[in-house]
Amino acid sequence: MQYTEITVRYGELSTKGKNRREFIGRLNGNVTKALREFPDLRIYPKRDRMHIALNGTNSDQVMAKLRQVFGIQNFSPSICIRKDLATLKETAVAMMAELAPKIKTFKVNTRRSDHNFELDTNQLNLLLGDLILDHFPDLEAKMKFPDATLRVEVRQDGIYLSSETILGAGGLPVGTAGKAMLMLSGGIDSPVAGYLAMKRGVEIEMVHFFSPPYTSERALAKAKALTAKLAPYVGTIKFIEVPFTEIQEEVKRRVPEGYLMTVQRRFMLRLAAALAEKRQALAIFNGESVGQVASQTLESMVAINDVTTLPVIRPVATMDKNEIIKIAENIDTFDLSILPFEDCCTIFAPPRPKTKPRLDKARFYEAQLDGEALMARALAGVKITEVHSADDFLNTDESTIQSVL
Ligand SMILES: Nc1ncnc2c1ncn2[C@@H]1O[C@H](COP(=O)(O)OP(=O)(O)OP(=O)(O)O)[C@@H](O)[C@H]1O
Repeated sequence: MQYTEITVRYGELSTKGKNRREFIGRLNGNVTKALREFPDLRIYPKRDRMHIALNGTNSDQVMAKLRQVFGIQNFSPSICIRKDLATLKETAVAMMAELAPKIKTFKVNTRRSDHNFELDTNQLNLLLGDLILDHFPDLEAKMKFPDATLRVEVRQDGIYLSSETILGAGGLPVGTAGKAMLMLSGGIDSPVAGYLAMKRGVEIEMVHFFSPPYTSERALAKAKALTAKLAPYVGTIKFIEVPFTEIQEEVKRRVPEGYLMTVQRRFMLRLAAALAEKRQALAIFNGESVGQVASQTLESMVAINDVTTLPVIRPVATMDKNEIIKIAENIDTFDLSILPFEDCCTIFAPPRPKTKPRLDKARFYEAQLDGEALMARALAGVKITEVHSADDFLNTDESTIQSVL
């Protein structure tokens, strides 16, 4: 079917009262960015919907991109026709012909903003319902929970017909909840945390710590590739790489083994907080899950969280690993996350980290280091790049992934 328009219905934002206008404006911007490769589209919000006039663009390609935009509850590809009964009947039958083999029950749902049209909504529902039953005698009309609904909208500029309602990504438009830093490792959990942050409308910038020569360029590329996987939800994401070698070496040299990890993590969080302040971000997100590993006990969180007053949000804190993996698979980050490239934390991980570190001890050991100077040098070495969804950092075709697994 050659569709002419996609009608987009908003998600939660419809209920947000006075923020509505800002939300709709932001969603409009995000949809425009997500669809920027299709120059012929015309995107315009009108009342409680957004309309995307296709002007000949392939609807399947547009819908595949649209599925990833947060703030959309659902959308329907539709056809706009002249306001003429014969054309209406012909199009309704053609649309149902595509659906009929897949369904048993249907209903017709008409809305009318042009009140001068020759038939009202009831008359149109009856006319089209009877017509469909005549053409497809195996179908049955059903008002509650039909398999399919033929939606007909009589507007001023034409009649719009649609028969499919496709679920959107839900959530809130990215950017409406402000900006935050996401601490992105190369693992499974932090990309999932980033996805969940964006789903709640938070714009994220990635902060990644790397430690050459202990970690390779490939480990860095993997973190960037993970960022590229999340970019379609927003267009582009800033990737901030922070050199961490000197801090890790210094910590290893001066801090007792049991506290190596706690003190390293304190530096990471402090650096993320410094970057947040510099870049006007309001919070830090990470991929910690309560009790998953030694650094993620509540005691550990107390000893690490101490370095900042910014909110540290842990979207996967209460999830089981299997639940996190399920999301990672859905957002297609899992295969990348399990590539066995070394991470700066694993290399400097002590064999027996304290699972219940004490805050006073962590502070004491850390005070043995010249933290300010170490932080300043790490921040001076920061490099920021803009990552797009099409960027390929690892040459990640299936065969490459398979060959390193
Ligand atoms: N090299 C790094 N750069 C940035 N953030 C990091 C780095 N290493 C760890 N983190 C942050 O600390 C969190 C906990 O890391 P840790 O290695 O303990 O756990 P993990 O369960 O392996 O998490 P992940 O699967 O996200 O790597 C990560 O989710 C991430 O937010």
